[in-house]
Amino acid sequence: MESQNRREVIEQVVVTAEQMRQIEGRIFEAGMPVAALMEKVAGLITRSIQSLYPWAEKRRVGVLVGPGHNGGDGLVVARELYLQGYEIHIYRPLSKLKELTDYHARYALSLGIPFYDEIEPLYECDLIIDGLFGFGLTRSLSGSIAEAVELLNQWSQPVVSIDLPSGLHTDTGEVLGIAVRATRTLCLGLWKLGFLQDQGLDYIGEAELIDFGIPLKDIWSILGEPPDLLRVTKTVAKHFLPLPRPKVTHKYQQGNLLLICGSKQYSGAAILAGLGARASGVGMLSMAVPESIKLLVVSHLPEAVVIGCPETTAGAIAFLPELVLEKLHQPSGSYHASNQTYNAIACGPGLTKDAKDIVQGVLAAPCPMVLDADSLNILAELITIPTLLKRPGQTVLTPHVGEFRRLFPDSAELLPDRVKAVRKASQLSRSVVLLKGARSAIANPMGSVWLIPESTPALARGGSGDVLTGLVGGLMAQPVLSEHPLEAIVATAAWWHAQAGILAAQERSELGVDGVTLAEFLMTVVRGNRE
Ligand SMILES: NC(=O)C1=CN([C@@H]2O[C@H](COP(=O)(O)OP(=O)(O)OC[C@H]3O[C@@H](n4cnc5c(N)ncnc54)[C@H](O)[C@@H]3O)[C@@H](O)[C@H]2O)[C@@H](O)CC1
Ligand SMILES: [K+]
Repeated sequence: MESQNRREVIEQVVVTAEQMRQIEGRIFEAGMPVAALMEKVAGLITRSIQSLYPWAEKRRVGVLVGPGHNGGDGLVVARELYLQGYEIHIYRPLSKLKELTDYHARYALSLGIPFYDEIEPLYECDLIIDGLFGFGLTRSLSGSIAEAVELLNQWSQPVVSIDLPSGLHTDTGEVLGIAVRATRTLCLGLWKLGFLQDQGLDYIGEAELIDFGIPLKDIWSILGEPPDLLRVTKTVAKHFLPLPRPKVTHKYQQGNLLLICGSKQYSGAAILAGLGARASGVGMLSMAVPESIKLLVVSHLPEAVVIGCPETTAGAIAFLPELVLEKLHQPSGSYHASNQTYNAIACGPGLTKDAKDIVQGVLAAPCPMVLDADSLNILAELITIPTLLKRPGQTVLTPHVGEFRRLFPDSAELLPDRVKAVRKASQLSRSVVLLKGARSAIANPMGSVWLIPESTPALARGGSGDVLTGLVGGLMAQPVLSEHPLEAIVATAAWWHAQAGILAAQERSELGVDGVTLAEFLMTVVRGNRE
């Protein structure tokens, strides 16, 4: 990590409020004056705000000032804008301020900037800057401050929050009573964990990191190296993509994936999972589907070896043919030039709950396996944790929150803190768990959590998950899995999938990202990453 450029490294770091406090403590202890750091940071915030709102003439700006250093930042920004000719109005609800904040308040008053203890006078402002609370918020907003925030949230001008929208819990993104609904949030120094939790996203708005030069050694000394939280950026994901391929290779050396999927009722799920697997570039794609949908699947995926299986009267797979079972129970792991074994299995999309025996049988196979959709519901019925602890190979689960609750009722008690919940589920089940959501989180049993920092609501749509299952399975089957940890491969698939959704939504709107389109855009993502 040290050799990479600083900005890339900083973008991968995620901290809790307590960790940020400790990092800040080291910097101050080493001699950096607190006031100097506040000046530096607030200068960067001022510049960022001016480039975000490049008005021709100077306008009216309202600044919300809390009692701590978040308020101090707000006051320095207010002073700088005032000195540049902006009309400034300050809402300061609490008169007892931290010492440094108090100095800045006195100076701002001496300049003639008006202070109010009610928010109403800021109504006419063209922009609001929120410096009420940052990572020092310890309890819910209440009383007149809560009322002021409620009023502010009804106004229509843009709101820029400093560090965090005031009222949001730094680590969980939970709204403590009420929170400022920001248009943008300028996160200071390092990404706070709350930015990567679903529940705070509506309040954060557009998020931007202001790097103010925290030395890497201070970060590593508090977080450890590697840290147990990682923000999956493009640089991280690119590192784990199976590109470039070796010049001399063979289809079976690029992995053989078995996809067990589909039913007469849900044939589309099988096709979408197949399209996701296709995009992974896996050397060989084998698909076990009910006999009655075999031709349909072949017509969409002519390159796949589609194995028609005997089916139940309802059209689910009844059992897997002998030739599949034989290969399934061969030890996996080596990539040789034959088709004697599968390198990974992806099981679930469109199976229906009738496929219980199939899932139970497949769980005994030694190769790495991703379970999704119906196989997760079946797994929950089999009692998740003891069943998974018996598995002879590595397992990946890709639940959304509803499936997660059924699979891991104990861990789900930690929700809506998704990071804590997924970490516990992974540790208990000794499986890699990908908890899907607006900010998907991937945990490994050692306690590391990888977070996908961007996505799009366009992916909240039937079929998206099937594409992901195929993509995860397709990457797991390839030799990258012998070079990198499983969670890295899964996180890369999740990042890739989210990026495809973002690109597709940019081109076709958030309404235009159906599963087939999404699978097509997977290639656009890696094409852009070629270099
Ligand atoms: N970490 C860093 O290196 C830097 C931090 N800075 C700023 O400092 C902030 C953190 O400052 P602080 O630790 O002073 O914390 P905050 O400014 O977030 O607020 C803490 C203050 O609010 C009070 N408080 C907490 N919850 C309250 C509630 N519900 N109602 C009323 N009062 C409440 C606390 O008693 C304390 O006085 C950051 O968010 C950032 O804006 C920057 O100034 C410079 C660099
Ligand atoms: K704030």
